[in-house]
Amino acid sequence: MTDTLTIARPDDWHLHLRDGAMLRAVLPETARHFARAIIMPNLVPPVVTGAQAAAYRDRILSALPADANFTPLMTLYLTEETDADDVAAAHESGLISAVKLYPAGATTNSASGVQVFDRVRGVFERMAEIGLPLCVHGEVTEPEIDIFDREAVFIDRVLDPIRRTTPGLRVVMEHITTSDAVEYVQGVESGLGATITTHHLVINRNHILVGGIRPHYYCLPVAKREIHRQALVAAATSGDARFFLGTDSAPHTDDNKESACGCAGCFTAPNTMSILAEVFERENALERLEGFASRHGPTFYGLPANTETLTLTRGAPVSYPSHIDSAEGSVTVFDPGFPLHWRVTT
Ligand SMILES: NC(=O)N[C@@H](CC(=O)O)C(=O)O
Ligand SMILES: [Zn+2]
Ligand SMILES: [Zn+2]
Repeated sequence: MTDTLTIARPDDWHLHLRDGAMLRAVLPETARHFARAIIMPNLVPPVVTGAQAAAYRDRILSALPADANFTPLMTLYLTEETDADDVAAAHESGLISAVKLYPAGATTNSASGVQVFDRVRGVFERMAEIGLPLCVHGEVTEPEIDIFDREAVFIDRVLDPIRRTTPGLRVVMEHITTSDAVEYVQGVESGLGATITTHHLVINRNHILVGGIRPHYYCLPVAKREIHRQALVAAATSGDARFFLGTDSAPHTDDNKESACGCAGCFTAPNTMSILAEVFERENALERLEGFASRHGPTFYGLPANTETLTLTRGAPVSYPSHIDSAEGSVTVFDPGFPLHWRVTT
């Protein structure tokens, strides 16, 4: 059996770093293994303008450990007031790598998101012209739509119409959770990709609800039935370049998770690479982990893959911390529920 695996250093194409004390606590966990990450802009207040993205990038860079080798790839949070010229200037200067669409009310800190998609059509058209990707939280928010159906309904009612009215717009469907999304992406030749999280490759909705409610498995989009998890594993391990890693590592303090109204988000930055190796090994697809974690994302974003490498070694089960501490409170690390044998060694 293979017991070492060396891959190009991975990138995380969907990451929440937060700000202040939480940023300082979680950033080293990502910078340890990942060379670059697409930084989600859903701060309070959100990162809406180029000037705000520049200031946030500076805060991230100053929170980096001295020996870190990590580049944050910034995004802007799309609102109905977003100025297409500001977006284009931020792209032109190399400051931003994408714009993020949150349907208003869909997820954590999405209140300033978009309500009427037609109002941002001008920004989409400009993005299509300049080749700037749109990252999408793909869930509808209508109260009558069942939460387990919100991704599939979003594809039909929102995503497909946006792509048809703005041909040439490059789109990443973030953190997909359904076979519907897998099939939709597979049906599009180019210009559409999808990120898949670590946790959605591991949990289905039973993990959240059976035997007691498990707030640390609650995230959005919520995990679906087992058949959907299997479709995600098949897509991630298939070698299809349209699918790539976006961990959606989303730290919340334990107080905010273990609550009568707990926040959505799984914190997977510390053990993601060990979990992924385990998942890919089970599928006899270890040789495809590099594509998923290190090559397909750069290809979609038009960037070179990293030249540095990361080595994983198989051995006795790895221990990793169950929590990390921040000045805001402790944050629980995602527990995959099975032992992890792959350790990042260099
Ligand atoms: N995924 C989550 O459950 N939470 C994310 C927001 C998001 O990515 O939707 C967060 O910011 O906490
Ligand atoms: Zn999201
Ligand atoms: Zn996210």
